Amino acid sequence: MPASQSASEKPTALIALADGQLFYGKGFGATGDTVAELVFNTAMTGYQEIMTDPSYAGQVVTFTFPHVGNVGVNPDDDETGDPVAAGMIVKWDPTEPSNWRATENLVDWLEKRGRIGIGGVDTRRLTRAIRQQGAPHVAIAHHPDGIFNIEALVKKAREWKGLVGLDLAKDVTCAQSYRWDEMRWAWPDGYKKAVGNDLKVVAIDFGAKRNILRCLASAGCDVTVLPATATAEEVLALNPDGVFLSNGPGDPAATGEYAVPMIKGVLETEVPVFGICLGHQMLALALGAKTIKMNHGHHGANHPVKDLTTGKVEITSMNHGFAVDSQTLPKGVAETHISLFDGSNCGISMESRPVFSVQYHPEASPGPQDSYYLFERFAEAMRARKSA
Ligand SMILES: NC(=O)CC[C@H](N)C(=O)O
Repeated sequence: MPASQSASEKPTALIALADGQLFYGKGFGATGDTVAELVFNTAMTGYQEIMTDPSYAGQVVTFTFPHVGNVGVNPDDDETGDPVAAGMIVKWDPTEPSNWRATENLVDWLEKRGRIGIGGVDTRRLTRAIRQQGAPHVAIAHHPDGIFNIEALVKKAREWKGLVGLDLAKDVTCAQSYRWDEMRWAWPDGYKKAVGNDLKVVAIDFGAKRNILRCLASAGCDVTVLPATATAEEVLALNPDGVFLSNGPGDPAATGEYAVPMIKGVLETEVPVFGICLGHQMLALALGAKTIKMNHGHHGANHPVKDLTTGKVEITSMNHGFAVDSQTLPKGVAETHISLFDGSNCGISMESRPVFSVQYHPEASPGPQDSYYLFERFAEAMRARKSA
C-alpha cells in the first residue's frame, strides 16, 4: 500500500500494467476505466496545460512532481477545449487550490470532463517501471466501491495495440478552418488581439496547442488554421507567406500518410515552413528521413537541448514519444538541435531555404533564453521573402 494512504483506507483506483504489475491508489475525477500508454512528465508546473495538450491523446500521465492541483485550473490555461490526456496519476491527493487565477479545483474539473485521476501512488516506483520497460500499456480504473476485475484490466492493457501505427491527429484536429488573432498572455491585460498583422500564415492543426497559435500572432502572423487533412492545393490556394505544421498526438509515420504528401507539395514552392513536434517529425519524413519510437520519450519542462549552430543550450519543454532518426537525414538537411539527455534529434533545417523545425515546445520553454525567438525567426524569413 502506498505510503501516502492510511492502512484503513480502501483503494478506489487501480493501475494495471500489461505485465501484470498493479499499483493501487485513491481515485478522483471521473469514474470508470480506460486503456492507454503510460508516460511520466517531470514538469514542476503546468499540469493543466499538460492535461489539455492534444499531443497526449492516448496517454496517461504520471506526474513526478508530487504537488499537483494546488493552483487549481482556469479557462485561460487550456491548450484546447477539454483535457485530452486519458488520465493523470499523482503522488499526493490534490488539495483545494490557492491561486488568484483559479476558477475551479482540479478534481471537479476532471470529473466534469470525464477524465480519471489517481492519487496516493508511489510515482517514483511507477516512473522506474516506465523507464525500465519503456512506456507500458496500462488500464487505469476508478471505482469508488473499491471492487476491481483485475484480470480483465490486465487483459485490456495487454490487448491494447499501442501508439505505433496510430493516427490520432484526425481525432483532435479542428473540424473546419478558422482564423486566430489572440496573442501571448502579458501582464496586466492577459490575452490581447493582434491588429494589423501582415504575414499570412496557414497553420495545419494536427492537435495544435493554443499557445503556439498565440506565439504566431504575437510574431506578426495573420493565422488561418486548417484541419490536419488539408491538401497542398488547399494550403497554397490561400497564398500563404508561410506554412506552420503543429504539434499533435500519435505516430508521425501514420499521420504522415496524408500529411507528408501535403508537406511535399508545399516544399515544391519557396514558401517558408516551420514545424513543431509532430510537425517537425512529419517535415523530416517529407524530406526523406525516418522516425522511430523511443523507449519512454521526453515529457517535461527541464530538457536541455543544444543548438548546434550557436553552441547554446536551452532548457526546453517537451512531449514526444517518437523521434526523428538523425542517421536518416538526407543530404541538404542539417541537424540543428540535439537533446543533451540522449543525443536524439531535436531540430532540422534545409540548408538552402527557410524550412526548419524543432522537436521541443518553443512556446512553453522556460529559459534561461525564451525559445520564442524561433517564431520571430519564422517571421523574419517570411519578411525577407516578401521584400525580395
Ligand atoms: N508533442 C508532439 O507533437 C508529439 C509528437 C508525437 N505524437 C510523439 O509522441 O512523438
